[in-house]
Amino acid sequence: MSAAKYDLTVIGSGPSGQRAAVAASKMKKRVAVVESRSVVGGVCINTGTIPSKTMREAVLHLSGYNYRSVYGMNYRVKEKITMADLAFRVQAVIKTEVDVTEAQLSRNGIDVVHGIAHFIDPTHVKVEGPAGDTTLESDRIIIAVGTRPSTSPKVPINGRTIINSDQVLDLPTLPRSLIVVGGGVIGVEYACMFATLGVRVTLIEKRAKLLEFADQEIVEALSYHLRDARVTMRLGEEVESVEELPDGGVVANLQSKKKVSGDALLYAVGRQGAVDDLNLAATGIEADARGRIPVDEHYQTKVEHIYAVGDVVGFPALASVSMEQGRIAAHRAFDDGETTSNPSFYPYGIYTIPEISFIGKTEEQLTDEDVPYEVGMAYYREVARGQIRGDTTGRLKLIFHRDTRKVLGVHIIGEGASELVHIGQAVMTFDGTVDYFVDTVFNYPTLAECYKVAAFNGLGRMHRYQG
Ligand SMILES: Cc1cc2nc3c(=O)[nH]c(=O)nc-3n(C[C@H](O)[C@H](O)[C@H](O)COP(=O)(O)OP(=O)(O)OC[C@H]3O[C@@H](n4cnc5c(N)ncnc54)[C@H](O)[C@@H]3O)c2cc1C
Ligand SMILES: NC(=O)c1ccc[n+]([C@@H]2O[C@H](COP(=O)([O-])OP(=O)(O)OC[C@H]3O[C@@H](n4cnc5c(N)ncnc54)[C@H](O)[C@@H]3O)[C@@H](O)[C@H]2O)c1
Repeated sequence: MSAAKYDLTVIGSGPSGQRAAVAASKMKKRVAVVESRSVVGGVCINTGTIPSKTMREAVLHLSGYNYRSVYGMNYRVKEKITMADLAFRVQAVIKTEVDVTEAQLSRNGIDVVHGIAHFIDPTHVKVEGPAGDTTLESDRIIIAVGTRPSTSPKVPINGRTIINSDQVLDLPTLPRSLIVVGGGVIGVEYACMFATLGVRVTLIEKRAKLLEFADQEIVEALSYHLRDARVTMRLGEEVESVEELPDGGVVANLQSKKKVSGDALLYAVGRQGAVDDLNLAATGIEADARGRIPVDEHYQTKVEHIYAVGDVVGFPALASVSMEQGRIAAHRAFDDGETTSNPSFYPYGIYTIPEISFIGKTEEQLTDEDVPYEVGMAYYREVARGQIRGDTTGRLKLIFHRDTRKVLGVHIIGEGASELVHIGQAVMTFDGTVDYFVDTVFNYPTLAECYKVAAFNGLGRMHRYQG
């Protein structure tokens, strides 16, 4: 068979595939990226992270949310907000991000081949593209195909009133009421956005708690905000099926025999690895029932020269972590041994309203592990910047070891949480103690001062117990 030869073929051009390709090219390898969409960037740029975060920015601005506590509950930048208002910036941001990615790939001499990739055998990939078929032969292959929304035969997605998370911005009009099925990150983020716009949201989650991997005190604080925004939470309830109503509305039938009706429904119950087109059988690799490919800590599959990275390998399924996995896999694939990366210092940013961010252990994990810890809490209202900005409900929670004083976790809810967390991340990465925050001068007035307040608070509690 005649084939174009590469040192590395990367299947998928999302964050994990891009970073893998660029890292290999920096090692002077000949690299091809195969992408089935007409543009690069994956779910991250085209349908997931970037569109949802751009929409969130529009929601915050147009609804006046950030300034309601300063100028009053009726403060608005725009009175009647439409779906077109929310989508206004999205295409421009997507286009810029696609351009930036394309430029980066071409600057690094990486060939982008458009089409659907599937394995012919463990070293050959056939690409069925708009311009015909191509075969690529490669010493190493990195699978970076990401995920697609999970579906159910009992939930008839129609793209208008019953939608998945790829279709939010296609809603023809802003619904008056919205049912969100799934209290994972996607469900909770969109529930917050629509509730902030005044839509009556019902959030249905089959588990007893939302966002189980986050610190539960922070999740409780979020639940307070959700209720305040008139979100009805139905926890411990499973949606069995969904129907369209003759009047154009929708109804969700719960396993408990209850019915919940609304103008529209967002089905966000998780995502499935996009492995169906790959013909993995030709390699001997098997994905699990959720389409996830098993890998070791270096993202190597059971076939030595094939790696898998990003969402297709499962938790945490974040763009940030996917990029790092791509970089690590590329270095490992070429035995360069250059990467040092510690997953315990990967942060989590959840763009709810208000946003949540954390790093390290939660109180629940430390309690399970019998680690003696102390907590220091700072409320945004205690620092001048919190008052100036009008965010008086935000809080920063610092967790440190009672004996070594090492910082074990930082959990934040409030404006700027996803930026603020990186201060704690740096201290943790350099093995720092709570004393760093006591001895450091922060700009005034800033939200970063919360670290100092939390440190004093935690040390105060500890000394009180010690007498
Ligand atoms: C609504 C939403 C919001 C999100 N928000 C955030 C956030 O705020 N922060 C964050 O860190 N993460 C967020 N994420 C998660 C983030 O988008 C993913 O973690 C990230 O995109 C995963 O990157 P990836 O490289 O694994 O795959 P993807 O970005 O999914 O890209 C995979 C690419 O592979 C291509 N492909 C698939 N199969 C083939 C094939 N056979 N041949 C050729 N090409 C193929 C696909 O077309 C796609 O372009 C969000 C996700 C969603 C859905
Ligand atoms: N800010 C961010 O970092 C960000 C934002 C959005 C998405 N993401 C990533 O995207 C991925 C997918 O997110 P997701 O929220 O779709 O998936 P998820 O798996 O995190 O959550 C799905 C939720 O739906 C619930 N559920 C499943 N079936 C149900 C049913 N029939 N009725 C009621 N509840 C049901 C599950 O219990 C679960 O809590 C996540 O892994 C996440 O990391 C990240």
